[in-house]
Amino acid sequence: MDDKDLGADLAGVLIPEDRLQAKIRELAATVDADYDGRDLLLVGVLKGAVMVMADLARALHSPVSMDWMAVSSYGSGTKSSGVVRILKDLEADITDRHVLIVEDIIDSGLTLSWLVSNLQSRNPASLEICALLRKPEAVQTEIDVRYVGFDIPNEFVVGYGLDYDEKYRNLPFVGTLAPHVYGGRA
Ligand SMILES: O=P(O)(O)OC[C@H]1O[C@H](OP(=O)(O)OP(=O)(O)O)[C@H](O)[C@@H]1O
Ligand code: HPA
Ligand SMILES: [Mg+2]
Repeated sequence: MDDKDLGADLAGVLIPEDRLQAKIRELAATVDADYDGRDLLLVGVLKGAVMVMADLARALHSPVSMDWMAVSSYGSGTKSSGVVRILKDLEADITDRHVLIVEDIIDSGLTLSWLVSNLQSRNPASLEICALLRKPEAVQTEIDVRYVGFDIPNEFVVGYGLDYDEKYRNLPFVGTLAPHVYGGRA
């Protein structure tokens, strides 16, 4: 995306690519140390987590398995509908497995709190969360998150997997969206 497009749609760059990548290497080192060679299943939450999942998995030194779930609560807007739908379920049976959910963002927390209770009911050996971004001012529900990349302000962000109306996911950095793009209804 060139500077002209950037200027049109984004209010600014919140987290540049080099800081994202450095944080992911840091998170991977902690995950490696914590699991210490134990068999680990990474569960990526589509679609937002594709970038963090791909980069985190490659930064890990331990061998891991990867599976995906697709859930959606935002549709095309900037507010959670609060209703989480499974669009695609896991292929793996997670009974007795060590599971690490990999998410791009905790905003209201509604998606993850639903997902945790859903996956917990399948009796994994352990269940933890790694979220690249978290908005402390927006979180509506207490969630025990083991690995967090960045706490960010309560603004709608895009890039590095995060979309607005399915766009901007391919930006290599995290930026804030200019209000004119979504009509200022954040
Ligand atoms: O904490 P919350 O308020 O629940 O918001 C976080 C969730 O919302 C986004 O997903 P979305 O439903 O937009 O699907 P997507 O990943 O396909 O964009 C994001 O990727 C998280 O999964
Ligand atoms: O700030 C956000 N940006 C994009 N998608 C999201 N889903 C929850 N919060 C956000
Ligand atoms: Mg989305």
